[in-house]
Amino acid sequence: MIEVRGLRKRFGAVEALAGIDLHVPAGTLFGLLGPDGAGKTTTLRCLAGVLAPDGGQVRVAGQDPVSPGARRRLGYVTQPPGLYGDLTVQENIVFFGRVYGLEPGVLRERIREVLDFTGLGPFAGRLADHLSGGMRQKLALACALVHEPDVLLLDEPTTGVDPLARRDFWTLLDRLRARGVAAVVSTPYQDEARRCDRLAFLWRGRLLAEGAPEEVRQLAPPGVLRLTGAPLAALRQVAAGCPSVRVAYADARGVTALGDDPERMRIEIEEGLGRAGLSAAVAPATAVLEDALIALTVAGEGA
Ligand SMILES: Nc1ncnc2c1ncn2[C@@H]1O[C@H](COP(=O)(O)OP(=O)(O)OP(=O)(O)O)[C@@H](O)[C@H]1O
Repeated sequence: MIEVRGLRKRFGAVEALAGIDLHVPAGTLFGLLGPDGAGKTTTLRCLAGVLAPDGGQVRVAGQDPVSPGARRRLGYVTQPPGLYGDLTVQENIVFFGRVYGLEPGVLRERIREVLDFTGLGPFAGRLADHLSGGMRQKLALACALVHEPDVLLLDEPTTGVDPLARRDFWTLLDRLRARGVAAVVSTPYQDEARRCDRLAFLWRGRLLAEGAPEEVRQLAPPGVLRLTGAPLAALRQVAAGCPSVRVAYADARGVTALGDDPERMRIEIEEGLGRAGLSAAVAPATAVLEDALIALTVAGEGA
């Protein structure tokens, strides 16, 4: 459904995309990951045909994304979502339906269907500005689905949405996948990344990894140690200063140290903690997706 070869885009001195290849078959949830400025939005804009690439080839359903044929098959949820706050839920959907030139009878049927699908039926008369964050995102999805696209592009569709509403939203994406829709979705959330069939990890406009979530997770280095104790900043500093540690980062799990030789890492970290007068439990851990992404970023920086 989506084929991208050697996609390049430059903004002045910034190389936003430095030659990206993507392949997204029908019925696939494809996750775009990467830190701020990695090139996720630029990729989605090129796929949507709203931004002209400087080089490479993009095909959506076999066509150039700017062609009318491709546009009819594409739905795009932008970030922030392009909704009219002073129009009701239903009026927003009607607006998008008319943009796509749906006949009144078809539009009526489609409105009923997308309201049903997203569960927004009871809120059809509510102003978009008066919706919760999760409901606004569902409305953005409803608007993007009104013309029954088989390719869906979503730019961080659940950012700032509470965890329950995020789960709800992803249930809708699962149902679209089951109907054969190809969806490319950028997300900052690891739990959402794990729900995708395939992932691409972008960093400074380059594709550092691509594969099923489990394949990407396995790109983590063999040494993964988690330190639990306090204060986290001091523990991280000790771990990061050890020669065998490639990178150390702190999050809700504590401090994670990544490297190639877990035994050497453990010895060096425990010695470092002793010298600093700190105490922490240092235990080997199973890598999570984030460990792989952080190790890839550090390797990218050194490249
Ligand atoms: N219209 C523009 N003009 C100039 N620079 C741009 C423009 N759009 C994007 N960039 C730059 O291109 C790079 C990639 O930006 P992009 O928005 O695609 O990243 P992103 O991964 O979506 O990050 P974020 O999550 O912060 O939106 C960044 O360095 C950004 O500053």
